Amino acid sequence: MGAWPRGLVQRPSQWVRTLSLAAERWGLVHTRVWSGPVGGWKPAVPRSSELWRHPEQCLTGIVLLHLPRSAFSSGPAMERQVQRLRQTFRSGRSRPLRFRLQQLEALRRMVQEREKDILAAIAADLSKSELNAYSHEVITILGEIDFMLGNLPELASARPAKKNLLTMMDEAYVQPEPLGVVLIIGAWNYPFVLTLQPLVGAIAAGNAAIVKPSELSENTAKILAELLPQYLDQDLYMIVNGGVEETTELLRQRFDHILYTGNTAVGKIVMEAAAKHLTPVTLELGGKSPCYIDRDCDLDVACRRITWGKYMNCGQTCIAPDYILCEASLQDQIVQKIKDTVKDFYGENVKASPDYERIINLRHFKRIKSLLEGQKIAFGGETDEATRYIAPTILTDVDPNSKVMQEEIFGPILPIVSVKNVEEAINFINDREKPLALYIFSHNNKLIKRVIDETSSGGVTGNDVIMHFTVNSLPFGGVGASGMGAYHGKYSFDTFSHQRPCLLKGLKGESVNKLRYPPNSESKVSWSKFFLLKQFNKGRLQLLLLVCLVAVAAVIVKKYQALWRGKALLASLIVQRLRWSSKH
Ligand SMILES: NC(=O)c1ccc[n+]([C@@H]2O[C@H](COP(=O)([O-])OP(=O)(O)OC[C@H]3O[C@@H](n4cnc5c(N)ncnc54)[C@H](O)[C@@H]3O)[C@@H](O)[C@H]2O)c1
Ligand SMILES: CC(C)=CCC/C(C)=C/CC/C(C)=C/C=O
Repeated sequence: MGAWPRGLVQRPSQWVRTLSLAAERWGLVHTRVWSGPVGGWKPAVPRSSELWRHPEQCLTGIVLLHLPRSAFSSGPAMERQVQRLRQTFRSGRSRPLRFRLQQLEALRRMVQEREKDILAAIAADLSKSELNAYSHEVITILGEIDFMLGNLPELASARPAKKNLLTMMDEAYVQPEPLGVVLIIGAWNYPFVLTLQPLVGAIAAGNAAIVKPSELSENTAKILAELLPQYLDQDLYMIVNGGVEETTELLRQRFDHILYTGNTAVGKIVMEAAAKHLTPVTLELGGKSPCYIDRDCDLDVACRRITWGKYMNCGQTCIAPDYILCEASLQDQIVQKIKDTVKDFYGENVKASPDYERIINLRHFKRIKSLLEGQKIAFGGETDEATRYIAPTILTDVDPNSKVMQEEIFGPILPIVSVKNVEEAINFINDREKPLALYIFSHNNKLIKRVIDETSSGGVTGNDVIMHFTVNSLPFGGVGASGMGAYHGKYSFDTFSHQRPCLLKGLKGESVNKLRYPPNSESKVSWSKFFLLKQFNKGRLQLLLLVCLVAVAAVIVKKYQALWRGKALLASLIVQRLRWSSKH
């Protein structure tokens, strides 16, 4: 049983099992169950198993292990956990396609069977209705799992590669292979989707994974810690819950890839820690995503879509439109139309709407509230610290140098900054860090394409907001300060895979290989240029032609030789026959 400390209870009664589960829920202990004959214990029995539910019926016995949390977060304990996952990965268990599909199906079963608990946890974390929890998060995960189940055989198969003249007789292909043990650090604002969507990719690509949900969305973190071990292979996929201390300890370990979602400051800490092991990273960060509204536009539609994307999840969406850029003459109309839409969406009393969420914690509440200081509030602005409510708010005539324009808002405040025209909007965007998303509203498609061509951002949606996130054939990720790497669908699979180039040669053909063996010579270099760069000089071309002619001649000769041989045989038979006839 290795180095595990024990709090041994053989065949625990119902109340011991209930108490230990409660203690684990409260974060006091971690519980592990071992079963099997003495001397041959098997670790990790899923909670859903008969053994856990009815240990009295189990002939082999059962042991409960209660470990203090620190037993999991201390350096050596964390190292042991990573080691345990690595060992299973090395055994090859996660590689077969059938195993990956089975784990993805188990994950889907978990989401379907435990939907109520999952929705309740998300709803509690973000003061969100369960309906919104379903459409913002659960639906995306189910869609991603379905995509992987449908496409995994193709994604995981080897792709033939183009060959050159020197390798035309060989086999060349790209074989995606899993990276190993990966670390996924999720964010709190969409705590289910931003934690599990990367996990779907990691499993699909055949990796082992440690998942660290955000401690700020503690209910979702707890339900994930309870459910994942019941459905997934515990020796390959593991949840670590905790805060800065646990994340710091995790980051000291060696991983084969880290995918982190969250703020830029922590993103830098993650990258620095990863660099020590040369671990590649995908950083899903944030930034101020601009939204340009052109004069030639249906403002009713634009404002309805912007209102939806800005105020959903109380503005705590990494790809929410952060601010609006438009000509000064549009400002008042935009304010009025967004005001009207807020009323349509959330009613007269936004506070009472089941569709309007709250700010995650007091620190973020105070930070967002402070952004209102000194601003012209054209709409909203009400706040309530006790419930961490901040009303849908619009700021007008905003100075580009003000605080609200210096940091990502990540809350329900929408500043409008006026620009003279599209050139000025483009310059405004290019003068700042590359954003995670960019939105352009216009009837004029050429203008939309021009803004895309002359700026850079993680992703773009024209004439809408957020929606590029929902298309899993598009890579989702940032660029520059908004992050690096991407995921979703095929891109998740690729992110968690190594594209391994394979060239399989035979042991014949040494005459051609002589070209690359020492001693080198002008002639060999010239032949190499011919084979690899297809550089033909006149003499070589003539020679090639000659070789081709000789080859063609050889084929013809071979063919006719057979014919001639046949004819000769016939002739000799006739001669023999004639001789025989003349004799008799
Ligand atoms: N690109 C995306 O998909 C995406 C998604 C969600 C959020 N975001 C971005 O995340 C930001 C807000 O969310 P947030 O949760 O990062 O902010 P936050 O500051 O509220 O969260 C802090 C998190 O960082 C961790 N942390 C703090 N100090 C740490 C340290 N020294 N070492 C390790 N971990 C440490 C904490 O444990 C906690 O989980 C926004 O910029 C948003 O755009 C991006
Ligand atoms: C289109 C619907 C119904 C939902 C979109 C879900 C959504 C807003 C996801 C955002 C996830 C994300 C990248 C958050 C970043 O913070």
